[in-house]
Amino acid sequence: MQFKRVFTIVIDSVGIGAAQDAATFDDEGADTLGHIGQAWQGKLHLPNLQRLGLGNIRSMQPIPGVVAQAEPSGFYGKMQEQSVGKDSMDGHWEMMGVPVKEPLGFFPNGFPQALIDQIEDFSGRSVIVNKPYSGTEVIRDYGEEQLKTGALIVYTSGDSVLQIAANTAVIPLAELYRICEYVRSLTIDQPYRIGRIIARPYEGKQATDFKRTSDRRDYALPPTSATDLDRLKQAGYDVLAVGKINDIFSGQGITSGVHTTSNTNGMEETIANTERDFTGLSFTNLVDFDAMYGHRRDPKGYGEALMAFDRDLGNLLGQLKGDDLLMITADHGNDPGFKGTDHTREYVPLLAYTPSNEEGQSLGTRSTYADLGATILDNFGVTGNGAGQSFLATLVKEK
Ligand SMILES: O=P(O)(O)O[C@H]1O[C@H](CO)[C@@H](O)[C@H]1O
Ligand SMILES: [Mn+2]
Ligand SMILES: [Mn+2]
Repeated sequence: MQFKRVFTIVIDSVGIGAAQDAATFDDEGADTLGHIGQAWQGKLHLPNLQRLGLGNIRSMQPIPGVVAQAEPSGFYGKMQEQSVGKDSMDGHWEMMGVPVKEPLGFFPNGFPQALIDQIEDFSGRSVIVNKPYSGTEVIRDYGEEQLKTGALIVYTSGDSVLQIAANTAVIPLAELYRICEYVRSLTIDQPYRIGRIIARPYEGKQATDFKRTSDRRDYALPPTSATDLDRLKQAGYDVLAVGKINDIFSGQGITSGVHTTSNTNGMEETIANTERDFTGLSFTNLVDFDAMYGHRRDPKGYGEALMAFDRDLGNLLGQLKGDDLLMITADHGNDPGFKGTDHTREYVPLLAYTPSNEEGQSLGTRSTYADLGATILDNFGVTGNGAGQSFLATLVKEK
């Protein structure tokens, strides 16, 4: 074992430029970090990410404001996605050795009436909307109707998701979760095979003040085969989940999990894990980048959130020990400067840092996110499924 503890942070949706296959997704020209840098006109200030080598990842089109370092203290590169989709589940499962090869159910014209009927029968409530919509706009447009009638707002997006928005004043949280669990049970297999059922609770008395709460829950499909998390857990290592990681893996392969209320809270929980004596993986997802700024196409807010993360990262870096390894990456893009409101098919950044080797170098372009999980397994001497290639040897200083 080289590292006793591996901290992996997924900065949800922070892509680093259109992937090779972006055209297949109609995402040519998408560039989450680049367009945020442009919107901030060179004032995107990310000193810690920059020190680790964020500005070294691509030389052709620098991210405005982020400077390449002559001697970065971290290892840097980018990863390409192999999964057929560009949702969170595709990205996270692939990182842990299970790229999604079978396309998930996608319902751009709304869900079939037979499914809607089952939801109505089970809940005793009617279903409204049933089409692709932005989650903040759908509650603004239909929230007052929901307050009056108690109907369920069911909507989707460019991803394989069925989302249910519910004002907790008329549909209590426990009931919303129960309905989502029921819908999850109905949609695992074909003809549905929906990636995630997402509970979207919100509060407020009128269209102008409806606000979503942090009680969102994602009910993902159970992983189709053992993931690297399962392998780590089986080998007796700790797998500590922070944020929606537990939901994305349906709790499988996780030894303890905590939900979070924000990016800041996610970083607090991650820093709290540095105080724990564990051997294995601490795995964090920071979803605000995606949910609050990417889908909302808000480059200003996205940049602010990145700078706040960078400050929290400074605190985390100060806590790391010589036998700790930190890896930062993303699960897909969500370019706030791009058309539409959906995820974008992009490369994701890969940064790795250990206080025991501050002479960072390039990790190149990894051909699959699975290289990340393969590296973690390699570190702990656990055999994987061959989906990825470990880059552990590059991180370890020759003695
Ligand atoms: O518009 P909101 O409700 O934030 O939903 C977004 O969040 C989902 C999950 O990331 C995406 O598929 C997209 O629909
Ligand atoms: Mn995501
Ligand atoms: Mn999203």
